[in-house]
Amino acid sequence: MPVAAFPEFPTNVPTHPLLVVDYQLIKNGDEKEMNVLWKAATSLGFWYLKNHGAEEDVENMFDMGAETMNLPMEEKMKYEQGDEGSSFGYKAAGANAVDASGELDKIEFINVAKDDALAWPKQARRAYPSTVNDRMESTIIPFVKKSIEINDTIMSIFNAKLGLPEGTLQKLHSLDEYSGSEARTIKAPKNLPAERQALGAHTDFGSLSFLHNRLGGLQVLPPGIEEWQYVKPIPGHAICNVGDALALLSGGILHSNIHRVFPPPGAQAAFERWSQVFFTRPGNSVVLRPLSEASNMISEAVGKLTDKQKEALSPGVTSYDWFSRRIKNQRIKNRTGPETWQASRGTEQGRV
Ligand SMILES: O=C(O)CCC(=O)C(=O)O
Ligand SMILES: [Fe+2]
Repeated sequence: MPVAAFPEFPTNVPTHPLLVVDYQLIKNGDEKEMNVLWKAATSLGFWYLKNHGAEEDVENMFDMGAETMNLPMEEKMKYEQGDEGSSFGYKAAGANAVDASGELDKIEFINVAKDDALAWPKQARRAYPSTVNDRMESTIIPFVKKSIEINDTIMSIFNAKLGLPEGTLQKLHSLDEYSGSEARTIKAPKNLPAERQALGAHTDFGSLSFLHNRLGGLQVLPPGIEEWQYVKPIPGHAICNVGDALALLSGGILHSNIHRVFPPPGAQAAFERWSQVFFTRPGNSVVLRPLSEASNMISEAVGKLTDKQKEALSPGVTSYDWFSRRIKNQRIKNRTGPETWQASRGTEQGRV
């Protein structure tokens, strides 16, 4: 895709600075850099990641996304994710609620399961449009593999910092088990009403998200702050964040923060907004609760919590059930009232 000359991110909107982590340094075990990562993951739960080497793969994914979104709607709808809580496939704009009132979302996306990318040319979870199949080898598999490698590196650092026996988190995210891990390519149309959410406030469902933005629009509500703030896209810097599964497994030490997407601010609003994500999620059978028996740090952290907080961190359901419940109850077709939005919530702790 030719890189359009986008207008600058405006200077007159509130932004939240993120810590910057150098992937090459953490990969090589640089103590200081691993401490920066740990600080980010245990405070806001978001950080920039530079030197990750996935830029070209991301550009190719945007091309795949454009080819897919340009298909006739009738063709895309053959691959729609459905209302049963499965995430893989196509999601049309307006299929999800963005809040308790049932206002509709404005984005369309295509989700490709890591299980399908890794099983290719066999089908593991579902079928996809021809534009996905045609780019599986050249584009999707390389992006998925690189993202897995990056998230695995980050996960092994968390494993050590949490004092877990070696390989504990990696085993819970084994490639051998089917999971909700997926690549997502998102398109928001240009010139959306500035005051309307494109994607509703949420915490991510899984463990780690590896996100790439060209235009602004992503906002976070940092702990202890009551004002939503933009995360400014920086060229070559991915935006990474912790999701609910790692927050639960770590007894709340790792933080899964609420975020949402608005149309790009200022002059950027006149452009389509594309984002590319890879979500790493635990194996379907993994039960979500703090790994207290495996780590003193986690058991001590849990020991300091109130009973209510403890209960919230131990839903005791599998990753599969957690994930399907959240997706299913966002779907507008399943909405009966504000309670459906409530039923879609994760670790947001009542902030939205
Ligand atoms: O488009 C973005 O910047 C964020 C997307 C996101 O939060 C999500 O898909 O979970
Ligand atoms: Fe998200």
